Amino acid sequence: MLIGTPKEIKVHEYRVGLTPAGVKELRAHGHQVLIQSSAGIGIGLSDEAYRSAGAEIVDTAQEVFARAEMIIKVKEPQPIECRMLRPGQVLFTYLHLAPDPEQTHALIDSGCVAIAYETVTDARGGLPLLAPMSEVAGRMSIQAGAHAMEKAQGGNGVLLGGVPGVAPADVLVIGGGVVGYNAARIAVGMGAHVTILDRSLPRLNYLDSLFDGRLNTIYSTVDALEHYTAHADLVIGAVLVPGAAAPKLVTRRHLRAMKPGAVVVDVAIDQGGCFETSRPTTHQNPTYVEEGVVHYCVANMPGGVARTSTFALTNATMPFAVALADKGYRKALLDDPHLLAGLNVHAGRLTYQAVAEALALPYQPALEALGRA
Ligand SMILES: NC(=O)C1=CN([C@@H]2O[C@H](COP(=O)(O)OP(=O)(O)OC[C@H]3O[C@@H](n4cnc5c(N)ncnc54)[C@H](O)[C@@H]3O)[C@@H](O)[C@H]2O)C=CC1
Ligand SMILES: CC(=O)C(=O)O
Ligand SMILES: [Mg+2]
Repeated sequence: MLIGTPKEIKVHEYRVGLTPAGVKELRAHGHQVLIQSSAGIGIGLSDEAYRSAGAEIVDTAQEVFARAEMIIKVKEPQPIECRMLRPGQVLFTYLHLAPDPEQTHALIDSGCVAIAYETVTDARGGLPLLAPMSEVAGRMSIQAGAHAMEKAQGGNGVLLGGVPGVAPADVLVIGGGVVGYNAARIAVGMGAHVTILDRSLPRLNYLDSLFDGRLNTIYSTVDALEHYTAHADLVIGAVLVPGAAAPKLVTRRHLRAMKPGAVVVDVAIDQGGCFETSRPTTHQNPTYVEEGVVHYCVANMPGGVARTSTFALTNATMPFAVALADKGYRKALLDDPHLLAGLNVHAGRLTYQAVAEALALPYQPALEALGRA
């Protein structure tokens, strides 16, 4: 198969969909790879490194999209990229369609086969292609939040870990999955007083056993949300219902009851965000203030540590990329129900139910779309 990776074009996005090692792997399986010139330059992966691994370097994204049978990327295709997709072409990348009707319509109209990293599943009920970036974003959320708590950033001037004789910050993490666990781990490590809310008791049980008393685990109710947001210096939004729009758990009314200068980091912003007052921001302009509360809502947080993130992401995507290339998308999807769960759009039809529900669009089950229902 001819596989192509363009340079990412989202603001301050330096991750890249394939590393030179990934190129070498695909070449070893007999495939050809096109890489757009300077795709990896921002993280020290030179064109020469890709060339040595066996890639053909091409000058423009247009050429990558025009020639490749499968596009491997990181972020959701931007409008100019959507216009370059064609019927039958495979797109393997993050999509986050539920909060993004414009992209959804563009992918449907393109006729492409769009497989979303974030909805591919594994045998343990996890999301193996979201998890590495959730690990990164969870860890980053605390450093971003601690920075935003500084006075010069509009924050309340509280030091996360406190000092002897002065109390540490109160950190609230809403959603105790991969992002939530990693946020809690860093916040606890920095000496903050950390509470985590989740609606899954088995998950709270697991977190409690991991942290051995250094983490306050609370079952998520409206009452708990009200109480803990009002007392927090930093709130991390980390809930997920796979593929679906994030529930707006923290309302404007909750925000008005928060401390002035408190900070919210809405990691769930890529699924629309779990604070009523969230809107996506960029690494260039990451925060804004609403109701006296600093909001950090960067939708591609791992792009800020693009070198670490690229290796973490491509470690996870590579086996699936190889399966898609070796077998062709149809057989790869039919052979593996976990990869099939990633199919969001096929030949003009939306094939992921939670996305269809969020956008009130018609839906065709993935197997039916592939002619196997
Ligand atoms: N902004 C960014 O750059 C990035 C954003 N993300 C996003 O972070 C979010 C979280 O991802 P993961 O931690 O991997 O998901 P996950 O599935 O591991 O964890 C989500 C947790 O939320 C809990 N939850 C769901 N609904 C809830 C509710 N109503 N109340 C309380 N808890 C609830 C679930 O029980 C689960 O434990 C996702 O939207 C993901 O796309 C992930 C990576 C980067
Ligand atoms: C998960 C995601 O949206 C990101 O890594 O940018
Ligand atoms: Mg997005």
